[in-house]
Amino acid sequence: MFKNQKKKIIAQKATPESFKKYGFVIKTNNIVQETDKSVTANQGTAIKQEHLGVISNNFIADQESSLNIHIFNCKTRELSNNDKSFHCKIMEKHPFSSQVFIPKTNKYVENCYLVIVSLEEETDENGEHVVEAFMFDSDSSVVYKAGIWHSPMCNVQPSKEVISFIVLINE
Ligand SMILES: NC(=O)N[C@@H](O)C(=O)O
Repeated sequence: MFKNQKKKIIAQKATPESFKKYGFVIKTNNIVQETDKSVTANQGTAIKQEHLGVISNNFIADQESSLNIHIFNCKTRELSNNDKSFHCKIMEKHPFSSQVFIPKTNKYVENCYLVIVSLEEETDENGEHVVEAFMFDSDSSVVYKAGIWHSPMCNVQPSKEVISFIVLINE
């Protein structure tokens, strides 16, 4: 899988539509205005945005698993000086669970972290696996569907500050 693929990939902006075959993009600061179609909660004191994503648990019945909460404090990744590219050397996947990364930064950062993904079965005309790259802002969380190949999290924010991600995964 991914042997010696040297293709340079231009990252695209992550949106729920552009990312949907790999998982979900959940923007966490778009405080919606109340409309007649809003779903309210908490005795009308909250507007609920429903079903923005799913955390699937594909462990078989006799495999004990739990939905665990971790924090990944991600340091920034080295980017090449000339074209600010990132050399992805590792891809991983979680066959039995979605994985959610919810970033916490001190302020809004555009193009904050890089997500590199691939479907197990998608190859191009040369038989190479199709790999796509997505740029996420700091107000967006990423949900990887179970079985999606992805690079370990890439914090690429210019300030080089660590980003703490709350991570949810069944394991
Ligand atoms: N995605 C990422 O950064 N790492 C996780 O997949 C992990 O479980 O290490």
